[in-house]
Amino acid sequence: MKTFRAFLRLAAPFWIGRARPRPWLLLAATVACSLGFVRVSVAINAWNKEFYDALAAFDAGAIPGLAAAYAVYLTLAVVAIAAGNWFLKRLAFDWRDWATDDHQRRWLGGHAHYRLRFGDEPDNPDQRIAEDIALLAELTLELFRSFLVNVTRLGAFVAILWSISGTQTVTLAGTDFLIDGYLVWIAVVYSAVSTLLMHAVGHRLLALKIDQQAREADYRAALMGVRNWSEQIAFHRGEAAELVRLSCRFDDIRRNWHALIGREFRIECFSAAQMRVAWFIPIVAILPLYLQRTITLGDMMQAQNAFSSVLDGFSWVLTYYRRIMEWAAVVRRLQQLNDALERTGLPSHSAGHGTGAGDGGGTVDRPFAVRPVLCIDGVDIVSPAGRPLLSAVTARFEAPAHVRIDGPSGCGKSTLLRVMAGLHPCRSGTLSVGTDAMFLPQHSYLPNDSLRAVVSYPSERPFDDRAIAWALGRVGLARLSAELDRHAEWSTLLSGGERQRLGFAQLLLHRPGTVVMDEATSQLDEESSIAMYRLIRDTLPDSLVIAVTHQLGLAMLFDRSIDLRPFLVEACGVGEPMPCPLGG
Ligand SMILES: Nc1ncnc2c1ncn2[C@@H]1O[C@H](COP(=O)(O)OP(=O)(O)OP(=O)(O)O)[C@@H](O)[C@H]1O
Repeated sequence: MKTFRAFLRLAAPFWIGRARPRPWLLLAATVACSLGFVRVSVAINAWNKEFYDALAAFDAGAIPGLAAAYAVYLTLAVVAIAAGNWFLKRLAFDWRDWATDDHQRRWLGGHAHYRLRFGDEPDNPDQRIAEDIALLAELTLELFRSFLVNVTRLGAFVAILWSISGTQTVTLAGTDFLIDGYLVWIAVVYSAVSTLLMHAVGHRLLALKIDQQAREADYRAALMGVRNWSEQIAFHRGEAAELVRLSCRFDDIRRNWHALIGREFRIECFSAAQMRVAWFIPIVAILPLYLQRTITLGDMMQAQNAFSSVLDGFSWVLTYYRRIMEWAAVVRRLQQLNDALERTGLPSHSAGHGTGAGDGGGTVDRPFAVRPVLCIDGVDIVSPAGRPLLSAVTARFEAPAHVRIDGPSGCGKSTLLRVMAGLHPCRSGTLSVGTDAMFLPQHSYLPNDSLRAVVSYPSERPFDDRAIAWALGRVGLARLSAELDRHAEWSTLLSGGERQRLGFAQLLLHRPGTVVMDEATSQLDEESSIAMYRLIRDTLPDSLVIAVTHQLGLAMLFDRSIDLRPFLVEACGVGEPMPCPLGG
């Protein structure tokens, strides 16, 4: 029930939250094909009786007509199945398309992708978005269609089976009972018992399926980690350690997989036996009537066919048990992601926060209505783990100014910048920073894209080629101007210093009123670092530049500074000397 409620919450926005009728039309077409298929099945069932009666009566003249009728039914069945599948696939993709877009937006909006990392993040959100959404759409529609077909066939064939069964006398403890439609009752009892037994055998499958998906995703993430950090691993000769880590992850997969196939083995044994028994039951049950010549051979074959359909209807849960478990696992995983996304609200300091960064709405090239200002008023800052770092930080700077944030290592300088960016909440106080503030981290992010898009990042539209060439020239990367069309993994092709220069080229193009830099020149030599800061001073003379830097040679480039030492909650930096437990 909990899973079903979670499913309704996931599905409702697609099905009822939109005005477009297309999903409903596709669903109607799918339903029409399914019902058409059931109608053809009923006709084939009646055809069965005629065919076997004709065989029993050696009526050769009836065979050509029956063969022609069968060919028509066959054609109709094929059309109903193929068209139904086509509509179903279109609908499943429409659903996936919409839900992927919705999840992408919510995952990227308000920096949720970043904040989730510090909360109770559900594992591997990427896998949930890339795979679970597709599975949700496909499995739901597949289960819906099979349920519809089975229930409709059940309705159609119960009547046939009931009429063939007639009224039979059963003697129990010396008393005669008249039972109507006894074959139907056999089907009901058999499928109810089978379903209960199946649930007893397979109910642990759900948890194992959820675990399996998580373990697989963890392993993939570990492989990706090796790929992303391959150079560092190679420098450290860390391959052996990586092998241990990967093997550990794979051990998790192996352990869960053993438990999973053990459970599936039991389910398969049970369902294979159940299917074989189900084939015999109608024959055994109806044979006495045939031997008494109460019914014809055609009736018997029709009854067997109808019994299978009725049994399928009653045993829908049983037949689709594994698929239902898979579906439930997918619903739970997506619901966990959605709950986590809902929990990530905007930071509590938003009262005075004006970056618009919380919802990714910071825009560029916007003229200023007012002069850029950084205003920090009584702000308390805690680490992502919740440890108090700085208390009652207060400062105010107005453009044009170059401000250096100073303080010992680990005191919370980068965390303060994260608060400015709206990535991290502060406990109390207010903080406001210019509406178009642009942040330059120590490790520039260079997406795998054309160089034009990389230099223009985070703008969605690339800048003019001439402007890009000018910016690249100013930061000492003129040689790259000829490669603007090239798509490459720029983060591995460029040196650390070149990546930082590219960050400065982005600044020159976007011309923000407020620039916030965190060790943005740490990988450049001092001369180049000074040149980069001077470049910003010359090209953005009216901007407010706030920077964290450990490079002492740059201190003279700043006209203001904020020292965080007076705001420290506890001492940090280099610790007291202690005897080394390893000796020496
Ligand atoms: N993701 C995290 N989870 C838990 N604690 C964190 C996380 N990131 C940083 N911290 C802790 O928060 C404190 C402040 O970190 P921060 O990066 O702001 O320091 P910093 O002053 O910029 O340091 P440095 O000058 O060495 O770069 C540190 O003690 C750090 O260990």
